[in-house]
Formats: sequence, C-alpha cells, structure tokens
Amino acid sequence: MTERIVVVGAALLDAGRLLAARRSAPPELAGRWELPGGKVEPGETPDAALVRELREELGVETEPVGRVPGEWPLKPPYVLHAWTARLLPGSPAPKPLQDHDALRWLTPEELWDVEWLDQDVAAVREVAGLLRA
Ligand SMILES: Nc1nc2c([nH]c(=O)n2[C@H]2C[C@H](O)[C@@H](COP(=O)(O)OP(=O)(O)OP(=O)(O)O)O2)c(=O)[nH]1
Repeated sequence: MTERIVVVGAALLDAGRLLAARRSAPPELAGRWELPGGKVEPGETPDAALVRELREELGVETEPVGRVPGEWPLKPPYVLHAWTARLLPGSPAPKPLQDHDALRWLTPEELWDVEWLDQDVAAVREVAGLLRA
C-alpha cells in the first residue's frame, strides 16, 4: 500500500470573501497563492490539523465548517483536502507569520486575480461554487 499524507488547506471565509495566502518558500512555490494549512500529523484529525496550522501560520482562532468535496494530488505522497473554516469571534485578524509573505481577502469577483498554485486551481474552483451559493 502506498503511503498517502493529507495536506489540509483552509478555505477561510469571512463576509463572503476567501483568504488567499502567498507562499514565501520553498523557492519552487514562492510567490504563488494557496489555501493556508499544512500536513496532518500522525494521530491528528484533519480538522485539528487545520486549526493548529492556521494558529501557527496566521495567528488566528478558527472553527472548521466542512470538507470541500474532492481530493487533489500534490507531489507524492501528498494529497490536498480543503475545508471551509471561519474565524471565531474575538480572533485576531490573520497575519503572515510563517510560510507566507502576503494575504488577501478575495471577493468572488476577485478569486482569479491571484496566481494560485497549479495544484490548487481545482480546489479553488470548488470553493468558488460554495462562495456563489
Ligand atoms: N498548506 C498548503 N500546502 C500546499 C497547498 N498546495 C500545495 O501544493 N501545498 C504543498 C506545499 C507543501 O509541499 C505541502 C504542505 O506543506 P506546508 O509547508 O504548508 O505544511 P507544514 O506546515 O505541515 O510543513 P512543515 O514545514 O511542517 O514540513 O503541500 C495548499 O493549498 N496549502
């Protein structure tokens, strides 16, 4: 059986906008935009990983809402899952503390104004459908 490690990406939604984060590393991904998040650690649930990664990377307190249908291949053995999430009341505003050098809240009209990682485009398309709904 091939090992498969899930990377959880957050579709953090607030007031009908999606948070996009620009990666600062590694060099082959730097400058491209992604759904903030990271690898699910052994023994960790995906939603716990999401909350932990968003706290570490952005300094926010969040609540996962639901899994975005789909699974997208990354560099083996990684696969991307996306979850919608929201900021908890009283959470600080997101800041690019780790892994990112810029953040943008995108309205549905602005979703394609940033250069998403190629492997994130299909996931963002799914999220776009949720934003319009
Ligand atoms: N977080 C995140 N990672 C993504 C996305 N798309 C994509 O290809 N990746 C890749 C980049 C990395 O190779 C891997 C996740 O790495 P990461 O650096 O965000 O995760 P992490 O914080 O757990 O990593 P680490 O520094 O502890 O190794 O997945 C995405 O939308 N969000």
